[in-house]
Amino acid sequence: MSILKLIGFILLIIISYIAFVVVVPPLKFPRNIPTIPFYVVFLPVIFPMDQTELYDLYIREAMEKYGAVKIFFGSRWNILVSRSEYLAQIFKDEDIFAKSGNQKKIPYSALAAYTGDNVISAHGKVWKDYRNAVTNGLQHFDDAPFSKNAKIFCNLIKKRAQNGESSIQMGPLSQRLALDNISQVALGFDFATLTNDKNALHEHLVHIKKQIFHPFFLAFPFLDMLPIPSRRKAFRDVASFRELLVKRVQEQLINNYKFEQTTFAASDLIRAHNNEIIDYKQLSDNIVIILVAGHENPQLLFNTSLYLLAKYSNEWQNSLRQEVESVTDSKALADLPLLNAFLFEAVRLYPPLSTIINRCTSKVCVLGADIVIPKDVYVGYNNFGTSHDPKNWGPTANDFKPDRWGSDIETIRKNWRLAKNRCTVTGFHGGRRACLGEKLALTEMRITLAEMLRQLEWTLDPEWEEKLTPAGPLCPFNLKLKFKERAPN
Ligand code: HEM
Repeated sequence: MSILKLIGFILLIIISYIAFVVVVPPLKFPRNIPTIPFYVVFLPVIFPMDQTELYDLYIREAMEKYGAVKIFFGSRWNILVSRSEYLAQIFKDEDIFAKSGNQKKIPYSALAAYTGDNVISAHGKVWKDYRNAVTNGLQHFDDAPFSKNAKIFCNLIKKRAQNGESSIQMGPLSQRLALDNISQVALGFDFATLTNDKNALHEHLVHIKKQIFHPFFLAFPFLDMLPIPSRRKAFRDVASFRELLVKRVQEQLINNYKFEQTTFAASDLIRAHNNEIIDYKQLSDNIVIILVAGHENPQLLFNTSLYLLAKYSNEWQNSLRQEVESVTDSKALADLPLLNAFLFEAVRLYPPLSTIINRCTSKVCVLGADIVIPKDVYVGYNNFGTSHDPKNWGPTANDFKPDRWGSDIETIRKNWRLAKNRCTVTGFHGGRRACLGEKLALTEMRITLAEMLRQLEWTLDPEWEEKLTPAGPLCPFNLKLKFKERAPN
């Protein structure tokens, strides 16, 4: 056999192997749930469709009938679940469906280098140590920075409108707000991006996010193992950003003479490090994840809320404005029925983290009555599917209807708790691994939206194409709004 024929033969075997691995799920996967065609996940890269359209066209029918499907994502086959009973089982059987985040799933990737081993993705004793360190600071916090930043944010919008900017792209601006909020409330320092738009740390963050969330490398993370110069640079940039951030947090907190009395989540992490409960890498990983989860998720919900208030401005923007007009105290805002029902409905309709695949089976197990899942299979949840399933939410599951939560605050709160306990809304996850930042994020939303409603009116820019993000976190895609200043009362 000539050398060319030999190379051709080897190439053929490699290509057939890859095709076999990508095109069909492993034979050991359960046969009694449907398979979503492998190409579905690549469609948004080729066609201008958003992830809710993709869900409706290719996933919804199978998902609603079976409650779980096999899906190709992140270079591997996974099982994706949306039925509430199955989710409740997964949340409960923590040791069987063990958390296994990017640091285990794709340890060689730039994404894993960015977020490391942290309180969201860790499992077992390490997770408990992280959770013990951050819980107090994320549950009990001073919300004054939210009010201060909301005012600065409204002024920025007014200034832009006065300078003739008739339509404002919300993504970059809301990112700055969310970064300042979480850094001041949980990390004990001021990112200061609202007051300084040429901020070095912020520019660094924007730059590394572009590299980490590059759609091609997200779809094929194994490429990060190759000596591609741009990817090597991405790793270097991630390392220097992490170092800068942790130094900034440490300096700020340690230079603060009251450090021992501060109760920021970051101070507790530093104390855990000083007491040798966590090492320096674990300290850095968790400071980074507080910054990442703490700004990205609220930013998504905030953009979704602005979008819904613009879309339903006559009904919802006006009635929420009336409700918050004379209420500034954050505790009183937490008791307003319309504002809270609106936020719960926004989380239900567009859960910011629409799909999460970060659990791996630690042994052979049975999901529900008869879905046998082998060991070492990645299992994820489709939060969007759960909250759009008519079995959970009736024929209006797809509609924006905040009044479904009730009309008085006690009923609204009770229904929210029930929805989380029954896993019919999983936007903040559930069980022992429920989001630790829910209270913080909802407080941030209430304070910021109330301030905006008092100072501004807004509508969708008619030239903005109404679409949600094509993949990844869910929110309106490149949202553009038109603002009008309200006359002071
Ligand atoms: C609208 C805003 C938010 C949403 C929708 C949200 C959603 C979620 C979800 C779905 C999970 C589970 C993730 C998984 O299974 O991998 C989670 C976990 C978590 N979230 Fe949030 N989150 C939000 C805001 C925040 C904020 C502001 C923080 C503050 C840093 C935060 C901190 C955490 C932590 C620490 C966990 C891990 C809990 C554990 O596993 O023990 N989240 N969140």
